[in-house]
Amino acid sequence: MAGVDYLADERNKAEFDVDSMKIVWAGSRHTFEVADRISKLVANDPAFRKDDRPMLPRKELFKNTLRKAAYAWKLITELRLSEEEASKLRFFVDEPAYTDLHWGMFVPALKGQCTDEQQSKWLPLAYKMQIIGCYAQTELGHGSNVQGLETTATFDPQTDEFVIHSPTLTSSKCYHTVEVLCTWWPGGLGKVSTHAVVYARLITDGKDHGVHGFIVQLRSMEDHKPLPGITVGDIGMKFGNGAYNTMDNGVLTLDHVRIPRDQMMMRVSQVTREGKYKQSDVPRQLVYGTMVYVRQKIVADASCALSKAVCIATRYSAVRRQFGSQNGGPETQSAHYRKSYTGLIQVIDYKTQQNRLFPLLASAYAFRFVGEWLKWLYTDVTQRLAVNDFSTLPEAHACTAGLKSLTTTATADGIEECRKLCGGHGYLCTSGLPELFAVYVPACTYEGDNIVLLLQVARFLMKTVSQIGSGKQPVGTIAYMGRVEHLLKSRCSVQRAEDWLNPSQVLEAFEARAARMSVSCAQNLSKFSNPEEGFAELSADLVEAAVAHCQLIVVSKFLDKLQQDIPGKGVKQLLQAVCGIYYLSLLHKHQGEFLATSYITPKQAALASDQLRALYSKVRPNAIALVDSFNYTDHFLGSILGCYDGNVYPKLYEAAKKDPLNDTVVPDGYHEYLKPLLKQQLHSAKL
Ligand SMILES: CC/C=C\C/C=C\C/C=C\C/C=C\C/C=C\C/C=C/C(=O)SCCNC(=O)CCNC(=O)[C@H](O)C(C)(C)COP(=O)(O)OP(=O)(O)OC[C@H]1O[C@@H](n2cnc3c(N)ncnc32)[C@H](O)[C@@H]1OP(=O)(O)O
Ligand SMILES: Cc1cc2nc3c(=O)[nH]c(=O)nc-3n(C[C@H](O)[C@H](O)[C@H](O)COP(=O)(O)OP(=O)(O)OC[C@H]3O[C@@H](n4cnc5c(N)ncnc54)[C@H](O)[C@@H]3O)c2cc1C
Repeated sequence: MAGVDYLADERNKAEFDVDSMKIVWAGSRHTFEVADRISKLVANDPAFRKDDRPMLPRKELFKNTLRKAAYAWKLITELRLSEEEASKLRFFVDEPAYTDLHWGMFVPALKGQCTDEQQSKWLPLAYKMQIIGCYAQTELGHGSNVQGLETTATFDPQTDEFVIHSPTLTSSKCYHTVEVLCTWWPGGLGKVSTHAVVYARLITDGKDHGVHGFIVQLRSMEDHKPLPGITVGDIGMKFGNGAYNTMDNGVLTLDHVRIPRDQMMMRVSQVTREGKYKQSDVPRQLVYGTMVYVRQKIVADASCALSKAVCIATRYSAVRRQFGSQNGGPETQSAHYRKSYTGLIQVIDYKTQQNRLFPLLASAYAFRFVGEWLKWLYTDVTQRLAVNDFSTLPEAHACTAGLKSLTTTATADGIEECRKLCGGHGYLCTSGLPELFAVYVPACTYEGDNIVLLLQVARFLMKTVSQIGSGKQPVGTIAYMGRVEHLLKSRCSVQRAEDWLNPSQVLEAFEARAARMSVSCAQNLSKFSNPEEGFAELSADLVEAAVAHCQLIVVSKFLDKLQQDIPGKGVKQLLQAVCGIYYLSLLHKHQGEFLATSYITPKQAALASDQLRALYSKVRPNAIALVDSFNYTDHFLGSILGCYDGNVYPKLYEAAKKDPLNDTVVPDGYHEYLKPLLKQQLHSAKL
């Protein structure tokens, strides 16, 4: 039945122009065209096959990743791809690799933390991949607490060098009697990187200046062996088959390793030839700049991972049929379910399925738009920093930290929900969902544990509340705090379900909830004589206030997007419905907070649920077209359940036949382990 599109009927139902939506999703016609061309290039090249990944032993898996990365680089250079095209190519190859850390963290760290002179030395080497780098910050004992890092970089004025040392201590202070203080986790470190940006405490003349970044060569450029004083290796298998095990997360100890003074990254602060420590006129927090950059990238990436899972679950929900009647006989479910030609109900028509799936579909779009906005915010703060305007740095930190936390938590949970939405078949590796989850879930931890990051947002919120009335007007994402008096008093004016489609009404509801939760936390905090003690005691409430603030940002950026000119038949109308699903499903999920802060009444909450159901019905005929708008190839999706033509069952059957376990009819091990067992039972049962 090759060539039949089993989802054609669904595609014909679409009430909007899919090609226009594809451009909205991509961000621009240019971005769409690049992504479309590069994704097809990757999909059509058998060298990028990835369906065997869950079955490969680690060593083979890793070697395969090295092969793909080298081949990708060959294509990039031979085809003279631009930076944008090259980064799209790596994205569509869709396999975590050392290159993610080289391009995603090492190069940005060089750009952000090095002086112009240092950049002119290191960047050309990194751009040509003549050196490969990673970002080595986390230690075995310290991840979240960056200030607590224990690796030291001690300046030796005799030789004009830093001595980098990660001590192995015998300590009686801590729970363990022996504490090994080494770097632990960096991707690309274990087996590949020739260089690392290592974070260490800077010591000059016996004085500790806190954590700074240093460029350290790890391996010989001749034979790839670790340089003297360096012990390095992989930290071992991680969660899931295939998944993130293509990455060589590493362990590193540095035993009095010497590097030249000019390998301290000196944009933020410098050490002179005489060993004098000098701080530039920029905030110390810029040492953390690479994390701000990557968190912003991770937010954009969340929409990719979630949209992938949602595309799989939506297509499969339209293909999968359960209950109803096959031959026009008695029905097992009520008559209002739409029936297909077979008389069976598509599971996507169950309201419970829609109630689980459509908010995730809406979140994928919401994260796409907030990711676009965050990229703008990051570019803006970078331009300001270049002219010594540091005023928006705290907001940029709070937004990147908070949105990274919000979007990765929702995406990881959403992928798992999509797996369940696909029933039993979702549990098969060929659904693509187990591996997607296993690859994605560490995003809740890396680049800052999601709770730790929300606590940073909470600090920012509490600082803002404490400044209300001081004359300092809150701006940007926190501007609503400037209207806090109104927001504390106001009441929701919704009277009919459709009133929940009014953007200013919705915005005020989310602002009032966020403002009231923050103010309530601040009031409770003020009861403590020691603010830090109060912060620790109230941290669970503070995290909830931070989530409310971050959700407000996502909702407001989606609403802002809808204010723009969006061309294409029906595109804007559909996006309005999708946006409505996003905020009303949040309102429903967090109803308790909206009610407890007394902004809305139970009746208004019920009207919100009515409107939400109405929007599900509006989106239902457009669901397949909405996921087609992501423009994902079958290669990128890596899922039989999500394949474009919906021809799921024969493909599942064929894939099962190809499983190595089915290479022989009688399994290996039969003669050793099954036959004797069966024989013995045969004797005892006298059969
Ligand atoms: C498969 C990959 C898939 C997707 C990725 C897609 C795209 C990404 C592209 C490339 C990346 C490639 C792959 C990514 C995969 C994995 C890589 C993982 C890498 C890592 O994990 S690197 C290690 C990251 N570590 C952390 O994030 C540690 C978390 N901890 C911290 O950030 C800080 O220590 C903390 C907790 C924020 C602050 O601690 P503390 O309370 O002790 O405060 P400080 O004294 O340190 O700070 C005080 C002051 O500074 C402000 N501040 C803190 N951080 C920042 C910052 N980053 N920027 C600006 N300002 C900051 C803080 O608010 C305080 O301000 P105040 O004094 O209150 O005004
Ligand atoms: C796949 C992967 C890739 C990584 N890649 C890199 C890399 O390339 N380079 C690198 O340097 N690092 C890397 N990391 C390390 C990563 O950045 C850290 O694991 C992360 O920052 C979390 O720190 P932690 O492991 O110390 O967690 P911990 O801080 O030990 O967290 C443990 C628990 O304690 C809680 N907790 C901690 N502090 C607080 C607090 N103050 N208040 C309340 N609760 C708290 C957390 O919420 C969590 O539940 C990677 C990690 C993973 C999983």
